[in-house]
Formats: sequence, C-alpha cells, structure tokens
Amino acid sequence: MKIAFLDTKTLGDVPNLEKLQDFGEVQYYSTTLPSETLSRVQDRDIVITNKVVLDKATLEKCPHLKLICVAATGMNNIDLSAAQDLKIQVKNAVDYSTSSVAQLTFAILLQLINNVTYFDNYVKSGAYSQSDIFTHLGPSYEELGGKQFGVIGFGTIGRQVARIAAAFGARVVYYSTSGKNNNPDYQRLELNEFLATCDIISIHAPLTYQTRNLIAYPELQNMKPSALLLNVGRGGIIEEADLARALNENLIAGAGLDVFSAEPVKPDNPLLHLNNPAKVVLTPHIAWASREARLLLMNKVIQNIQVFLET
Ligand SMILES: NC(=O)C1=CN([C@@H]2O[C@H](COP(=O)(O)OP(=O)(O)OC[C@H]3O[C@@H](n4cnc5c(N)ncnc54)[C@H](O)[C@@H]3O)[C@@H](O)[C@H]2O)C=CC1
Ligand SMILES: O=C(O)C(=O)CO
Repeated sequence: MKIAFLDTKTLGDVPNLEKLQDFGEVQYYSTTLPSETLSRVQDRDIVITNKVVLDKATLEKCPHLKLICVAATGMNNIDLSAAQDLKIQVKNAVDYSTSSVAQLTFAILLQLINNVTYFDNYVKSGAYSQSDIFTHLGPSYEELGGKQFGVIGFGTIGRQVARIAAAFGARVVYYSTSGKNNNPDYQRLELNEFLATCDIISIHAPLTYQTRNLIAYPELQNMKPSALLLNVGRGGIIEEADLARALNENLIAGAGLDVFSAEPVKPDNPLLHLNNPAKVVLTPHIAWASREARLLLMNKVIQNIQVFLET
C-alpha cells in the first residue's frame, strides 16, 4: 500500500506515527499547501489528512485512492459525496477527543462567566494587597446552576457537555434537526424557542450544508441580551460578521469560540476587532488537543486502516 499523511505537524509529537509503516510505504508531510495536494495524493492508495482539503477535482484525479482517513472527527474538509461516487471510503476518528472538547468548552464558558484572568491579575498586580477588605467585589458573576443550557449538535460531544452542564445544576435542552425527541433525558426545543429561552448556547454540530451559517443576525436577534454563545464545533456554523455586529450592538452578552470560518483566523476577522474585546474568549482550535486525545487519535487512525485492510 502506498500511503501519504498530508499534515503530520497538526498532531504534534505523537509517538505512534511510525506504526503506519506496518501497512506499507508511507510519505509523511509536515504540512501540505493546496497547490501541493494533488501531486502528493495522485498515486496513493490511502491518504491521511487532518485538515488538508480533498475536493472533487482532486479526488477525480486519484485513480488508486481507496481510503481517506481523516485524523479528526469533523470531515468537512472532504467532499464526501464525490468520494462516495468514486467509491473511495472515508473514515473519521470517532470519540477520540470527547473529554478534551467538553473540558475546553467549560474552560471558555467559565472564563466568560467568572473572569478568572481579571481576578488573577488583580492579585498578581498587587492591587489585592492594598485592599482594606478580604475580598474584591469586581465584575459580578452569576451561577451556571439554574440557567438554561442549550446544545446544538446533540451527539457524542454534545451529550458529554450536557452531562457536565447538568452537574453544574443547569437545565439542559437541545436543538436537533432530526425532528424527533431522541433523548428522553433532556428536552428538545424548536429553534425559535431554543434561541429565545437559552441562557447559554453551545454548538457541537458538524459543518454541513444544513448547519452552515445556522446562527446569523436573525437568530442572534432572537437570543436573550444576557445570553452567551459558544462554538466548539466548526466556525462556518456561525456567520462571524453577524456575531461581531450582535456583540457590538449588545444583542447578546458574550461569545466563546474555539473555531473560525478560516483557520488560522484572518487578522481582519471582525471578531478580533470588537468595540469591547472582553466580550469574547477566543482559542485557536485547541479543544481536541489534550495529550490523551492526540494519542487516542493516532490509535483510531491506525485501527481504521487495519479494519479497512481486513475487510
Ligand atoms: N474544536 C475541536 O477541537 C473539535 C471539534 N469537533 C467538532 O464537533 C463535531 C461533533 O463531534 P461529535 O459530537 O463527536 O460528532 P457526532 O456525529 O457524534 O455528533 C454530531 C451531532 O450533531 C447533530 N447534527 C447534525 N446536523 C445538525 C443540525 N443541522 N442541527 C443540529 N444538530 C445537528 C447530529 O445529529 C449529531 O447528533 C465534529 O463534527 C467537529 O466538527 C470535534 C472534535 C474536536
Ligand atoms: O477532530 C476534529 O474534528 C477537530 O476539529 C480537531 O482536528
């Protein structure tokens, strides 16, 4: 088997990369530019990619390609319908980063609510030492308990986030396009009611033609002025210019984003130029990347290739 791994740098220093050599001749590329993709995949039987885009035009020129292993859960960088037409199997890494993503979701949310960096700075700057009382009633904060916590994308990650939110005492609801209440533990709401009643909305859906720009200005107008919006799914699910406008107009209180429509985020992204930058907490698509998750991810990639070769 001829194998190419197009963007090994995205995984960092995982120790089990060389295990791929058990399956054949492997070309490892640290990164791959769009202009380099075709020449690197054209003669390959198996291609591994984390975020390199494999579009229809490229796939059509790869007569040997039998398997694309996505070294991630989200597969929006692959033209899945072209792959299906061309009988190329596509396998993603399921459930490798659920704990890691859920953990970062709450790290972002708690920073938005509790503003730990403000209080940390208050102590380290010496301001606390000058205080005449034992505490500092700076920016006030509310409790997650009793709040309505809404999840969009009620799958593996969304459900783990729901469990943690419930442990904080939040009332969890979810929005699903399936039209069925397929989780008796939590209430499913229609989108309008969901948007209008949630205090926190956390997005964990894949990017598809259905979810692209799911949250734009009209949806943001429908949310509570006190609401917080989190996106740890994919950037394209929120119309970013509309979110920036909504934050500047105080339509919602804040947002926490791990993902952007273009990554790395473009310097002119309006979310980097808000009137009040403190209204957002932004992280560089890092939710998946705990040490444990990155190890598990490579094991899942290896397992996917094994299963493919055995069937
Ligand atoms: N920020 C990060 O580092 C990471 C982000 N992700 C993103 O999270 C996504 C979800 O991951 P998992 O929970 O493991 O996948 P999953 O497939 O278990 O769950 C996705 C859920 O979204 C639902 N969904 C699909 N279309 C929808 C729509 N139009 N409206 C509402 N719900 C919809 C599905 O029914 C499913 O329940 C991935 O596709 C990926 O884009 C995943 C891992 C890491
Ligand atoms: O696994 C995913 O979908 C991620 O976003 C991390 O690459």
